[in-house]
Amino acid sequence: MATHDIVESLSSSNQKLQLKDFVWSANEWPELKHDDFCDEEDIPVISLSSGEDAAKMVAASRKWGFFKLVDHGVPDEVIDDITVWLNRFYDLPMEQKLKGARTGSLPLGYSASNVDYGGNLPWAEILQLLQSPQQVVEFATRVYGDHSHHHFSDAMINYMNAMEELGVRVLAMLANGLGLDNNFFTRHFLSERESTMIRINRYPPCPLPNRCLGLGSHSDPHTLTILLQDEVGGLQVCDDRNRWFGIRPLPNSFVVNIGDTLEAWSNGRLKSVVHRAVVNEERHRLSVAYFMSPAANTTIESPPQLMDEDPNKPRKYKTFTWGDFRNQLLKQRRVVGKTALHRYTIDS
Ligand SMILES: O=C(O)CCC(=O)C(=O)O
Ligand SMILES: [Fe+2]
Repeated sequence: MATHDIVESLSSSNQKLQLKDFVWSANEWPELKHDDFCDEEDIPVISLSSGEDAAKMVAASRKWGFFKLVDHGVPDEVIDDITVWLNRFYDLPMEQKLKGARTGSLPLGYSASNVDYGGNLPWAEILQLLQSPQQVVEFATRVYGDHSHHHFSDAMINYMNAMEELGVRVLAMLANGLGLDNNFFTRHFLSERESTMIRINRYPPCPLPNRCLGLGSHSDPHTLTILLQDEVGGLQVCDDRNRWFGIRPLPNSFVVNIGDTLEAWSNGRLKSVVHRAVVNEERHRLSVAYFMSPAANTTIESPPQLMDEDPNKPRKYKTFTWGDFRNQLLKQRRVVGKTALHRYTIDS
């Protein structure tokens, strides 16, 4: 495939994109392939069933910012259903998917590739929805019509409910492992559930995987991310020596990672770590990221128990509200690497 060829899988009829539009700047080209894994360097696996200690979860979040969660209690059928319906959605003809495209009245929805990005276009189809049953039904009705949207809507709403329950458990364990009350974080979450967002990425097969990226290096600005990924592989994380490593897909697990807001809230005890998604030539890959967020007016300030010893600088971050941070992010078109939280860093 030549670089001026049209990329049909990511083009709508009024916007034809060519392969060259997706070639990234050379400093971003991935050296590791989607299935390059190394068992010496992979993130810890944490089981929820063994009553495994919260301390282990905190240790993983402190060192890696990431862990794999097994024995999580989310029923297989909830995961199977969402996987099937999302893949069927992405398999629809482009014109039908675009019925659910982002618009003024549906600011979240489907997008093939975001041309507003300018260069470094992600090799991905993306669907973003809030944790709002009404918005899910509105989106699905546009795409499937009044009579046929239920399969999609039900699968999505059940999945979001399961993620909320799991996320609350994880946040309670993290609080406990940090020596805080179990509800220190979670008490801010259930009053404004539509603060939380889901983002579904599907990366089509790519003829130039060593020059393109599904998603460039970034940290997640939210509190906690729970990621479901299929068996293909492509998630890579940057370690504390600035080296990339691949996360080997593990059946029946979720990948959990700490977002910027939780890093600030925990005074840097929990780390928000930069990651990216690489693509491959043969297979499409699905990943479903559930980004938990508290009510917009929640004050993000680390508690006295987590202050540092230095009396001149007990806290690493200024106090802010999640709503402020979110507004700042909306103004910024794109976050590259881990830059979003810097605006709140207290200089030494
Ligand atoms: O596709 C992946 O594995 C990563 C997705 C991700 O990092 C995101 O959506 O923020
Ligand atoms: Fe991410």
